[in-house]
Amino acid sequence: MAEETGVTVADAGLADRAAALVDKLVADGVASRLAARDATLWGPDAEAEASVRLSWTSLHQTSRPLIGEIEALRTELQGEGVDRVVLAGMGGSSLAPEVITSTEDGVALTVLDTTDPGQVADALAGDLQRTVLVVSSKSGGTVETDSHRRIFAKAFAEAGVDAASRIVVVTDPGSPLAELAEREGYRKVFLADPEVGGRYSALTAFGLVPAGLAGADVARLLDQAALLAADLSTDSAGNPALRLAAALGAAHEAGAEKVVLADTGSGITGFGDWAEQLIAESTGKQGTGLLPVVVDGPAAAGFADAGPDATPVAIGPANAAATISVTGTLGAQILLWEYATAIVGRLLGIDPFDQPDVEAAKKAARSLLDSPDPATGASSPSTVDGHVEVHGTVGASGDGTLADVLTEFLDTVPDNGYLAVQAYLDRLDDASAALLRAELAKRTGHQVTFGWGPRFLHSTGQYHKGGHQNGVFLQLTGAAVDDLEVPDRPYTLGTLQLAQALGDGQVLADHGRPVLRLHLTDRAAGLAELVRAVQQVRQG
Ligand SMILES: O=P(O)(O)OC[C@H]1O[C@](O)(CO)[C@@H](O)[C@@H]1O
Repeated sequence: MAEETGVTVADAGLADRAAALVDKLVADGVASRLAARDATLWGPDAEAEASVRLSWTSLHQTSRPLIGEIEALRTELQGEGVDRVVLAGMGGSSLAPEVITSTEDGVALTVLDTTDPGQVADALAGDLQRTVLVVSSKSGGTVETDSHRRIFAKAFAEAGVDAASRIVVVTDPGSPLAELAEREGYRKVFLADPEVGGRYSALTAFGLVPAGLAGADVARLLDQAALLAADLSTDSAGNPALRLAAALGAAHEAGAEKVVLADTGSGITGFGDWAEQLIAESTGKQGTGLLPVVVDGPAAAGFADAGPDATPVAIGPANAAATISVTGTLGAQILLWEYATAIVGRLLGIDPFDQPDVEAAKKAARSLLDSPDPATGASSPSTVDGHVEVHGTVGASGDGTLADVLTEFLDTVPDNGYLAVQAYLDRLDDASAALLRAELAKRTGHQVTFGWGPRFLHSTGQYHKGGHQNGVFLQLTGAAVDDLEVPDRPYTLGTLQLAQALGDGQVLADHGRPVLRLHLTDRAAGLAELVRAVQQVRQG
């Protein structure tokens, strides 16, 4: 793993413009003020929120006491033969533990950040006698996480396992989940620091508890962050957070509003997925922001051939195709990107700690679920080609073969706009859907992001509604073969999943964005047909 933390800007013009911005940030004392939790850095409108969102700058110190508590619980559970950890959590409550555990050899964590019935059923099919479920939710009210808790509690009971002894909760003090855990007598409740927002919570109990219970070395993670903390809080031109923020801000000023992230050998697995939420939810609002586009590597479409609307950024050693590269250990990269993103917020003139447009999609899904027949939100298909139903809303007539429909739809992507593929599918069993990203980027020449629904709703979802309004949205939904009841709720997981897709599609359409939904009546066959149709798309 690249140990040395550094930010390199390869483009001389960008480096010059960034250096001027760094000088200004140094003169304004931004780094030291941020470390000292100065809530005035983002202007009067953001001050109230910022005043209760800045504790993350000192987590490398304040989270230390957690280490012993996590270790004690892990030892206790192992003594009882419980060594399989399943995490229910969305966005900031799951992305950090996923990258932390994936990066460490031999550490397994099953992450549930989906409403796909098949994916949840697969997690349930593991050995429940050896399973502990960590339920993580800052607000304590996230519908996906609550559904997982209900489903697992029932399954534990049916397997003859005392559910309360196998549920560990991470939440904020006073949340409805904290109260419920107390009423139900759950195994342990870790109360997180409420003055840290979800996407800045990697080094709080939200990142450390699930990762540590699964066996990751979370003390080392804090050490890695601690090694860099002093540099990040220093008002100096060498501060890597100031350099990264300034480079991203200068690139944005020049029209590069997308940040294409590729791993170039950082030794970290899946950092882009974590950074994606941090960048998109923090900056994508008020019609501005940075859109993170996570790609498979520096050879992927959209990276080396990025146009003037995008900056290719290497996570790891410098690469000929990268304009910016960022090196460092996982703990260092986490703290560095948190500082840099908060500072980009200042450069863009927005509040990096709120997510004003996320609620709209949740509300639309809720109102569909409350209707007598949630599926009524689904239109009838305008056409059916093989195992793919076409549901066009805005921007495409939805007529002809699948390839015709796609050709017409992809033509709606504006110059310097982007396409977002949003797959409300099983990210393990339907993993091949992710291949569509590169194929579509190659054929259209546009930046293409790929997100699993509903997971992306807690990440890039904010940007799509609040950021630069030049996105075009391709939703994929699929038949739920074996649906799962959500205990004591009037909906199944499959209904919830569809309501989330329809609700978000409606909100995007209300923003005037083109949305096309393709429903796979047979997932495997439909995906294969879709790939073939994409290959037949006529290039404009
Ligand atoms: O931890 P919670 O409250 O369940 O929220 C999960 C995620 O949902 C969001 O609030 C967005 O919907 C994120 O900011 C957050 O990380």
